[in-house]
Amino acid sequence: MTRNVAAARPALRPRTLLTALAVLAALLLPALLPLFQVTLLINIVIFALVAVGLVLLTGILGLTSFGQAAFMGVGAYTTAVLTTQAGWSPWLTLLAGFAVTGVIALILGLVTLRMQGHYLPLATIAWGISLYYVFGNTPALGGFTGLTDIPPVQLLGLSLNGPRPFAYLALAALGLVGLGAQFLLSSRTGRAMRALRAGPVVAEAFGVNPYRLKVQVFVLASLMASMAGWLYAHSQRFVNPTPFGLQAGIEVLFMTVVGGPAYVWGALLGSGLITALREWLRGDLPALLGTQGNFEVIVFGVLIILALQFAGRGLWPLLERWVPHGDPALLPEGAPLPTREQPQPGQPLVQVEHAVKQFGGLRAVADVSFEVRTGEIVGLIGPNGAGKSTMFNLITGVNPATGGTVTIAGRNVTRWRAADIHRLGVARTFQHVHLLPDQSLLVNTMVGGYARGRAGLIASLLHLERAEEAALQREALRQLRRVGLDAQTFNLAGNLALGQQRVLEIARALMADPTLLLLDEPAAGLRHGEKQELVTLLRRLRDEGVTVLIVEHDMDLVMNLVDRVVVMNYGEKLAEGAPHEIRAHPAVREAYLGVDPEDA
Ligand SMILES: Nc1ncnc2c1ncn2[C@@H]1O[C@H](COP(=O)(O)OP(=O)(O)OP(=O)(O)O)[C@@H](O)[C@H]1O
Repeated sequence: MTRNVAAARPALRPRTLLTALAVLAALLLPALLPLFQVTLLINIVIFALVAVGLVLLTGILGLTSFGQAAFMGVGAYTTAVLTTQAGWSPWLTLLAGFAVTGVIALILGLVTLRMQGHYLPLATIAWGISLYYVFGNTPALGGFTGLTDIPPVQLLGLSLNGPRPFAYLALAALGLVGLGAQFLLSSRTGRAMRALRAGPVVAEAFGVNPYRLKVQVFVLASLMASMAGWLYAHSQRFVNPTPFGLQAGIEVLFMTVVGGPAYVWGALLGSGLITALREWLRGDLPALLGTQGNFEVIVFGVLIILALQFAGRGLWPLLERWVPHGDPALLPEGAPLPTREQPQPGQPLVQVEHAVKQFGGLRAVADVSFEVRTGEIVGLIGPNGAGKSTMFNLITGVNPATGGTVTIAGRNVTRWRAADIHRLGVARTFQHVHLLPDQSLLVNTMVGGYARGRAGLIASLLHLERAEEAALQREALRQLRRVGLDAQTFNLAGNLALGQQRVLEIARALMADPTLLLLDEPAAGLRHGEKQELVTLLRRLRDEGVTVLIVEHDMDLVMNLVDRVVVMNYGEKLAEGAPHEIRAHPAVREAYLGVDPEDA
């Protein structure tokens, strides 16, 4: 359904009402539930805190960790040791726990987060097991028996030594952490996290440093687990290694997956279901079966397989379906984003000199040289496999050249990272569309403005980046209007036709305020009228000073649009010149199998 931005209404009422009900439940439940259930509630909340970290790490960023319970253990043991053996206040040991966990996570993250594929989960298993045995084999930590007599937390002169007052502390912690996580996900950093999940190439193309972001989120998730460990230690008043072992790490991952790995409050749902179910099965299954044993583990296994089979995105989205939702409210308009000064027309902007790209024995680009001057639209054409996309990757830093040089705006960028090249004003679209299909057009467009923002992880968590966010929103709306997609601002990108998704990629690239725009087959999948609109847009961009390098198979469109054409074939430059020269070029005709390019 198409909706209009002008009709965007303020925050939806049903959600506000549900939030109020959740707060009311949090206020009433600890006072009204029987004591046993209040204890259960505390455990649910504690594991939900760990699971929120996993939502960020696994659900959003795509990094699977089996080791979060170990970080919980670091927080728990830090407070246990410092309160019982050094007499520190629990509030101080909470910070100490953050410091110790943060340092351990930073070191582990720096070492392991460069790993790809299944190596990372394996590494998390390794440290999950290691830390468990560190806890169990260190005499100062009480060995496998653990440490007892951990003092209760004091708050405003009150001792929170019963489950009821402690439940309020745990709920308040979860409320704050959950809110922070939601703020983060709706921020510049959150969009970068989602983009990274969609593919590091996209994230880097818009200025994100993937490794740094991964380490930051990893440490953040470990701090959430550390806070959970602190709460655990002061609610149980003793610690031993069992709750922080590999099995606990796997269980928290189950909670996250069952609740909905990409949903902050799915963490609470997953923790609630699994913790409550475990208690119930532990109590009633042996009685039902008439024999003792850990039967709940078997039932869990079956339930998780069923949940994955029938609710792949977890249970939270199934609940959300029942909540009516409208368009999100836009932030109040503020100061616009500063814009880049475009270089003088006619100056050399891109200089490719003797570029070579070798993939094993294949020369995808073989000694190609050409130039793009500011204010030009240059077409890069050639048959399939000619090396056009590879050339784009050399210019944008996705793949470094094997030989030769690439100079942009006078800087030799041959060995630069994609994120740094982007900051020179280079933005691109992709041959295979890389969008966030479950996010709105607005959010997708805003991904392109990453390098125009400054707010980091902490400002995002605390919601201190609203002025910048408002400016990014307005700019994204402007770009959506520019490409003619503004009527669908709040629709999901995944619902667009493929041709329109390509246009959305152009809006995302324009969001970066580029000097050089690289378009990889932008007209593929567009209807005739839409192609005309694309040509009009690109001409307008050129008039505004944007330089365009376009790879396109639609010869009519290319020949009518561009100022110059570079033709590639088998990795080599076959010809270069004005469209009419290229049309008449014999080698080009031959490369296109004897067909006149105009008819190709
Ligand atoms: N990462 C890679 N590893 C190995 N070979 C690659 C890689 N990327 C591209 N190639 C190869 O390099 C050659 C040029 O590919 P490229 O995608 O650049 O061509 P293209 O001109 O963009 O083709 P198309 O129009 O079909 O997209 C092809 O033979 C391709 O298989």
